Amino acid sequence: MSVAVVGAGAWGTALAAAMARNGQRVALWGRDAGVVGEINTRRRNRFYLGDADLPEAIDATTDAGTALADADMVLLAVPAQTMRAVLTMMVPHLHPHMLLVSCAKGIERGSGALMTEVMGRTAPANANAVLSGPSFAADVARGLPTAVTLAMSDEARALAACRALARPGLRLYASGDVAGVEYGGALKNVLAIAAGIVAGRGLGASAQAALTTRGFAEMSRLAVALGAQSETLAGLSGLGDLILTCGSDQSRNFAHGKAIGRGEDTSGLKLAEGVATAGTAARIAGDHGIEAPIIAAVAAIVDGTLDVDAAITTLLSRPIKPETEKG
Ligand SMILES: NC(=O)C1=CN([C@@H]2O[C@H](COP(=O)(O)OP(=O)(O)OC[C@H]3O[C@@H](n4cnc5c(N)ncnc54)[C@H](O)[C@@H]3O)[C@@H](O)[C@H]2O)C=CC1
Ligand SMILES: O=C(CO)COP(=O)(O)O
Repeated sequence: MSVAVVGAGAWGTALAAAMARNGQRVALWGRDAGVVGEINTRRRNRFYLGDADLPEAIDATTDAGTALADADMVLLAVPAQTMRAVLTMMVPHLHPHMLLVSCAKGIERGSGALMTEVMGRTAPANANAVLSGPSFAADVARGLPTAVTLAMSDEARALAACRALARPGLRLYASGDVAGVEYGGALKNVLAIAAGIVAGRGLGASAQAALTTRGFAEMSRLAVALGAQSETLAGLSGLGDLILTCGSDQSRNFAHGKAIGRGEDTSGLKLAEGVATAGTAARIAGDHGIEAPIIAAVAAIVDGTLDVDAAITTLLSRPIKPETEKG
């Protein structure tokens, strides 16, 4: 199985490194000639991954045709809001046998589409999958171990894809619950912003644990209403990634929330996918009559229509109700 990676940012480069560490050649497409040149010559991607050493077997290129020429699997690791545009650019170079794997975590603004839906509409001749789970790019790039989930509606095919992509430090579990894996990955980013706000405001470790737990209830409730299985949300792409990102400064979404909580300017910060997903997730929850107060609060805060203290007061003064209530 020949693997190509699209997106030479933190995650795409880390995935290419994981795939190429055994000496297997991996093509990596990036739009920035400087980044591509640095990967090929210095075996580094300093802007995104600092001093992590990258394997010799990565062949980075800015040419989509070259990157995809021999690919059986294409891992798409670009921001969710650019997935449609990037894939549209790739379509002339795709062949029907290629499996497209979204490695992005987000919901498309406006359309509310999941990445697999964007892929299905943009490249309908190709089968697609989603890969998601607790996996900081910096860890994966260094070969530190983790486990993630790969979902396809055809679970037997997902299992075959997992076997093809698994590496000693990267364990993959197969799932047939595409929506569950996608919503887990996308919604945890919004909740990590909320957890970061709690940390930045200095509300304490107890508040952070309470927020994360209620966030998990909220993410599960919404995803299940949208067709996901609750077991999936309790898995790597839901709870697993929520635990990782709601408690670590390494998370850009958490760091973004922390800056908001401290009243700092967020404009120069790295990509935080939850910013773009929050509003759409809140709207989808509203459309389905699902209570999602934390997601709604994050959406309003990042939109600038609610200040942090008012959000905290509102969340803490919600009516008392049974913990396991569904609504
Ligand atoms: N960084 C991480 O630890 C992980 C990230 N992800 C997900 O992977 C996705 C990508 O994230 P990162 O690689 O971390 O982001 P990043 O900001 O490090 O890199 C994004 C890459 O996409 C490229 N890009 C941005 N806009 C583009 C456009 N319009 N056309 C073509 N290329 C474009 C950038 O040049 C850059 O190479 C996100 O959805 C993120 O949630 C998933 C797991 C881990
Ligand atoms: O998704 C991630 C780890 O699994 C990365 O999280 P951040 O995008 O918040 O850095």
